[in-house]
Amino acid sequence: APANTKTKAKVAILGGGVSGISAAKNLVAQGITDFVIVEARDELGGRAHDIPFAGIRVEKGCNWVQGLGTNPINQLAKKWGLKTVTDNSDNVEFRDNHGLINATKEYNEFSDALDAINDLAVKRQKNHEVDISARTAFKLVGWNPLTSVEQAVEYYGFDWEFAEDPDVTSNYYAEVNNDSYDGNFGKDSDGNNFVVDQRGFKHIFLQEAKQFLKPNDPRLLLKTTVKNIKYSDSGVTISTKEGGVIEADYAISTFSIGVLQNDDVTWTPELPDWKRVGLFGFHMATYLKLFLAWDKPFWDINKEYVVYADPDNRGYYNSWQNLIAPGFFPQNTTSNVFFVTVTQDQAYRVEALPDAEIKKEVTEVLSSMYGKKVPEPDHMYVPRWHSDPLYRGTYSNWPIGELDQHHINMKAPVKRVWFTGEAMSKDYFGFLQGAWIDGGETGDNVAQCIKKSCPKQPYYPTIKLANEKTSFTKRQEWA
Ligand SMILES: Cc1cc2nc3c(=O)[nH]c(=O)nc-3n(C[C@H](O)[C@H](O)[C@H](O)COP(=O)(O)OP(=O)(O)OC[C@H]3O[C@@H](n4cnc5c(N)ncnc54)[C@H](O)[C@@H]3O)c2cc1C
Repeated sequence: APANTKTKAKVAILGGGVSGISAAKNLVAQGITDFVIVEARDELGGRAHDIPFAGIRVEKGCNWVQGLGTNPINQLAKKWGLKTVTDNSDNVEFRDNHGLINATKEYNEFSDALDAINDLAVKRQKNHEVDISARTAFKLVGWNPLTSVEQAVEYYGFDWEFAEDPDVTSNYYAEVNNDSYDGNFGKDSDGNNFVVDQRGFKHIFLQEAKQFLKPNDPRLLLKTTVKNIKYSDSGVTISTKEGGVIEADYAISTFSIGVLQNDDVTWTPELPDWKRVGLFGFHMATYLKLFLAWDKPFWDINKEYVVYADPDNRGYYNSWQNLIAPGFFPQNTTSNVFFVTVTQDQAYRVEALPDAEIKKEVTEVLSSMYGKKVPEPDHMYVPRWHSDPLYRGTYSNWPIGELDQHHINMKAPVKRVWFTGEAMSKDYFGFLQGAWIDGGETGDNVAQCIKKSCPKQPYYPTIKLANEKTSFTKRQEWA
């Protein structure tokens, strides 16, 4: 809403990412066309966001279609002819601070351990046992990484996917998440396709939006930042940073849980505690792709991945990706992209550094990895998702300690406000399909609210200890 204007709609969709587009699509399919999409940025797509870098367009956000077969993202990619490459994470070499190393033994041991903890999760779930951390599970199956090479291999196989370490990650839900893309999407669904389309990953979502939004559609409110959401049993009033007001019968929040965990958007009244406990307990992880490019490659251009084992610091500039590997981008058209991903604490640390310092660090690391003087990168781009008030991280990870009931509460509607977004999907949190499927279902539910009555959604006002006999002893005070 432009400054000082008042907009009215039946439904206000808050956020124009993948889940917001999907919610709108389903509202329209149900005959509800009186909606607005409220988006702070100047374009749709949210975390599907490509940027110009070193002469090509690279994906600052999501990059893989993860899970093929009937995965709706795979279906959309096919429908709109999205250009992808099947990557191979086994096409990898390992290096430490002296050069190339052989880590085949560690790599195979870790792969077996990962399979074993997934089997363990299934077995424990069948037996109704409580959740444990992925770290506890790894130790149970005999994987206990002590050397820097074992730690580097684990980081590449675990943290590089979940964006957090096994110590904080739930064993059950790491397994659900793992299985959700090779289990639920039918025949030949196993696999990941890396998007290299120069129209950007977001192209497929923008094409979908174009089917129901006209050019300059007044229902699309870009550059409009939600500041406060006032809600009751009869409606929702949204105030924006630009000074506008939107009045709606229902609102659908698609904000990331990173946003919901902070005060970038405020609620009147405050969201109830049962809801906030669920939200605050979940994790918004950070997966920082540090984009780097050189005019001339110094690395093996036939290897897709390089893993670095730092002698002292687990995860330090660990997972490298070569974008001029055969089938990806052509070599030396303008510049050659070889970039590194860091997560969690490493990501927060890098994000907080000035660019010049990051450049110095990566040049030093590469020089030790390759045992020769590597020049400074000719181009560098540092995405700062963790400190961005529109995201506060990259995608969610299910931590140890969050129960099913917490997650149900996190997603449950509060009066006239419904909640969707990647994190709200129990099966596909973290992935685009989570955002797309959950957004669509939320659109359907809100359409029912308008047409008939709202479908009942469960929530747990209090979540009790599993063992009711457990009691706390008040801590002894000492004089
Ligand atoms: C670096 C990175 C790598 C990823 N890799 C993959 C991958 O390879 N494969 C995969 O499947 N998934 C991946 N993901 C996850 C995937 O991108 C997300 O699951 C999905 O895009 C989330 O969509 P969403 O609609 O739930 O949230 P969002 O895209 O966050 O949509 C919410 C929207 O709300 C807007 N907004 C926020 N605050 C306000 C406000 N106050 N006022 C108005 N608007 C606001 C935001 O700008 C945003 O557009 C990755 C994500 C990132 C960031």
